Amino acid sequence: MTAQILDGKATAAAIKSELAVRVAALRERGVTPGLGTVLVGDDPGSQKYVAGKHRDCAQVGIASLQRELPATATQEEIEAVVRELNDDPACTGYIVQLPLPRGIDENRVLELMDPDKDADGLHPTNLGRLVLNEPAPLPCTPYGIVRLLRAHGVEINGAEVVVVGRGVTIGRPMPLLLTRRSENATVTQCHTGTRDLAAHLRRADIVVAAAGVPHLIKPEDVKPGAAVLDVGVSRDEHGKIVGDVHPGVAEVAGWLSPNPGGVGPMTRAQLLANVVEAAERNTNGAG
Ligand SMILES: Nc1nc2c(c(=O)[nH]1)N[C@@H](CN(C=O)c1ccc(C(=O)N[C@@H](CCC(=O)O)C(=O)O)cc1)CN2
Repeated sequence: MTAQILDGKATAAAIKSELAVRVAALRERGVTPGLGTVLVGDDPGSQKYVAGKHRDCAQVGIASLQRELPATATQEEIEAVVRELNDDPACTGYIVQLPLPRGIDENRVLELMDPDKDADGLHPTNLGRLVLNEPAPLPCTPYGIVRLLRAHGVEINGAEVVVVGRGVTIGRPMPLLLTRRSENATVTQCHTGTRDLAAHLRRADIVVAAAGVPHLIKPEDVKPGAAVLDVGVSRDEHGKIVGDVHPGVAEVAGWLSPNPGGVGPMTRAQLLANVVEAAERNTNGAG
């Protein structure tokens, strides 16, 4: 078997086309959505992701507000930028690019954000809203994965899903999304404390691999026909992405997300969707 591709690039392009129409409608009503980004330090991966987010903004007509601080920035300096974006009416939504440099209290920074401008859906208030099933911006990578599966007709309802990883951007929120009534999956969360990862993987209809361990998911551990999403981003000595999924999985899986070209573009498209939805919500609320 050769797996079919879960094409994140094409799916994200379709989402962005639809968003461009909605942004044009907002602009006609005098509202220009603006995405802010806070980038601290000079990690080349983070720089690339943030640059991609602003390229996407330009494509759909969203304004960009870029804030950059050096790796030596203090907690107070970062928090000052967060306060500034909270107060800036041109910024309708923003993100703090993670991870922040060592020594910075990431949670304190996230908690300082205005939850109504949180375009990542990672503010504690918005994660709480997700738990309570209240309207909230949805975490970009997890919801991007749901949309990628839906776009390719992969059945989520009733599926056995294994999520590998428990980080704040993907692992933690992913099961919250997949177990909503609208998705209705049964989810097992695996992590470094899991005794027999292979046993869990072998019965999964859908695997979300977000451990950051190169080639962790081996072909012999994947159920034939399963959908496998490779979210891991490790880099080899040339800076090339090495995912969590062994290339041999393509011979066993029914569906496979390429990496790059799978989940990454969907993360970015969902970020724009969150910004547009927030601007629409505010505009409608203002009458
Ligand atoms: N505040 C946040 N920080 C981080 C998040 C997040 O959702 N919010 N997730 C990741 C990184 N990330 C988003 O910022 C991200 C990762 C990958 C891509 C992407 O488009 N990847 C391309 C490949 C790019 C390359 O060649 O390196 C792809 O997969 O095709 C976008 C965003 C951690 N931080």
